[in-house]
Amino acid sequence: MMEKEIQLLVNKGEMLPLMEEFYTIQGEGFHKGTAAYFVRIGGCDVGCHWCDVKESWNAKLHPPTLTTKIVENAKKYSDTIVVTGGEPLTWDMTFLTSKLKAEGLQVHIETSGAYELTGQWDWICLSPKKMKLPTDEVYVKAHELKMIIYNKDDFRFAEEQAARVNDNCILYLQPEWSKRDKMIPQIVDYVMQNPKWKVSLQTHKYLNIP
Ligand SMILES: C[S@@+](CC[C@H](N)C(=O)[O-])C[C@H]1O[C@@H](n2cnc3c(N)ncnc32)[C@H](O)[C@@H]1O
Ligand SMILES: Nc1nc2[nH]cc(C(=O)O)c2c(=O)[nH]1
Ligand code: SF4
Ligand SMILES: [Mg+2]
Repeated sequence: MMEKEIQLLVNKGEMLPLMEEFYTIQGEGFHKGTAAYFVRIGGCDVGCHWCDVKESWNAKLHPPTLTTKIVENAKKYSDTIVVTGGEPLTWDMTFLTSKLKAEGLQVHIETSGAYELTGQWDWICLSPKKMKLPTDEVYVKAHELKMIIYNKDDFRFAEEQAARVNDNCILYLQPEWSKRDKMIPQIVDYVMQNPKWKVSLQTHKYLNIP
């Protein structure tokens, strides 16, 4: 396909820069412990210094892949598809999610919420970042808020973000992986003092699975 043709399809969400896909157990948040097929789409310019998938940032390193092909493959593995990245909302998610829903699949997203919320989602995990705050719409629609705790100021930021989400949104504090030994005791104390919050761990890293 010609460069220009690919660009047009990417703009419509009919092709996406696919980094990797894998069948695993959702490790984090509300659905932790549940088998799901992960689709990781490249491209993110939010720039979290502790990001655990920096290889995803440069979209050019990930081959533009036909969205219909992604769906045909994903449906073979699981009834639950988690779309992550990179930042999936860098791209128009309308086409991908309409195809996944047409196959009767449960469609979840992991997002910073920094860009326009596109697509039809059964579950939105919103993980706001200080550098690029979420859009107004995603606070209203999020099913869970998952705040990453790297240092003390992140508790303040977590409360600020919790004040913006809808009343049904489930609130999680998740230790940043490299700071887990330092921050887990503080998170435990914080959750006991402020029980509207729950603890989320990256359980897949303890299980040694993707
Ligand atoms: C890699 S991000 C991709 C999706 C989207 N860009 C986002 O940030 O929500 C997936 C999840 O991992 C979290 N995460 C990334 N790096 C992490 C780290 N070092 N420790 C703990 N959680 C991390 C993010 O906050 C997000 O909830
Ligand atoms: N098992 C597993 N669970 C996850 N939950 C969110 C992840 C992500 O990177 O978006 C992730 C991941 O990379 N692996
Ligand atoms: S928004 Fe997500 S993918 Fe982008 S740098 Fe932050 S954690 Fe990594
Ligand atoms: Mg991950």
